[in-house]
Amino acid sequence: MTQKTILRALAGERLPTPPVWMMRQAGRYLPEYRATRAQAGDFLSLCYYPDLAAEVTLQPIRRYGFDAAILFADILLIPQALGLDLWFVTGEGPRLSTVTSAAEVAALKPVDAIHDTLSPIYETVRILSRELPRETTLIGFAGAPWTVATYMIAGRGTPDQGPAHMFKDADRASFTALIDRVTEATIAYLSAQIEAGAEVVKLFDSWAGSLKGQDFDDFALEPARRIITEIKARHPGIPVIAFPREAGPRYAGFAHATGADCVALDNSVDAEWAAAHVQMDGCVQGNLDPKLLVSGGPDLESEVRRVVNAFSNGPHIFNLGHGITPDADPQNVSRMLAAIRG
Ligand SMILES: Cc1c2[nH]c(c1CCC(=O)O)Cc1[nH]c(c(CCC(=O)O)c1C)Cc1[nH]c(c(CCC(=O)O)c1C)Cc1[nH]c(c(C)c1CCC(=O)O)C2
Repeated sequence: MTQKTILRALAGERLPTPPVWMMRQAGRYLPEYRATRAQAGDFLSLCYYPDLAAEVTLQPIRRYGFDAAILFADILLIPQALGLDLWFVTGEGPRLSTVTSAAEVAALKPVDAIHDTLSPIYETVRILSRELPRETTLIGFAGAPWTVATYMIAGRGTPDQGPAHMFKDADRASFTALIDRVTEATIAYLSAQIEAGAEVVKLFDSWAGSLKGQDFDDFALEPARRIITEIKARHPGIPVIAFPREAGPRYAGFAHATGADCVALDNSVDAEWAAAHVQMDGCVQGNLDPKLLVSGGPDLESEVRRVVNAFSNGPHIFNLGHGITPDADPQNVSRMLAAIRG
């Protein structure tokens, strides 16, 4: 039986104190992250220099002793590995060359070619599996196909994923071919992370909430089910966390339908509701509002306690409902941990 707390929670064990990590725990709110990022020059170079990517992954572990480390990389490396141009505009976010037709989907690189671009990421995983403390679990990740496709189609982040919905509605067959290609690439990418030493993998479907009805089934649920089924066939025993952000009522049944070991909850979901309707299928992760790490104060402690209490009858990994923001106060993270761990 493993001793790592994250793996115990993912196996369905209820722990007296929930294990904890944070989305974007390696990030701009930490001065040591900003220093290493400056050394790398830019964000993408940081992702592709294994020594520096491993260093920023380790920084929040050293500072706070989180129970899990998440590989430092980005969900948009897959589109780049499939042949798109990718760059980040400071203060604005990602930009990509686009895919908006059947011909452009067909012109993407074959799945086997992704490792040419992504091999430095696997090296980061290998370094981390050597250097992390024994008790810390290493989480690998990828974007879910729908979320990744929204960036590939629009060439950037969009408030309502409009361009992706337009492509889907105009040419469902070509859109499905794009989802299939990203699904296959994601299986290959996550498998390689696991072979390099990732102990858990997480699928980020940040824009799942904009899929409704049959579209949610076809493009959020089904790709996740395919990826999880294949990962579990190739790597028995590796747990998977799914994050269908803003899925609302569709969080209920998501783990059961996809085979995920854990569902990560955003902070629009009421913890008491999720304890009754999602946690019955297994471990849940979440769901403190990241804004509380900016504002701090008594509300931070009372909300931490509310989340811990709401999920205290079943397996739970404490986390935020979304990533910690650059304006968060690092001391508030210590206060959050004190409130969880007592
Ligand atoms: C949608 C998405 C992306 N990337 C990711 C998602 C899904 C989760 C989510 O909903 O946030 C996932 C991601 N991005 C990053 C990680 C590393 C691991 C961790 O959580 O610590 C992870 C798991 C690093 C990053 N990815 C990015 C940063 C900030 C880059 C910087 O240092 O300037 C980090 C630490 C950049 C990024 N990457 C992306 C955007 C839209 C941006 C720009 C917005 C922003 O700046 O926050 C795409």
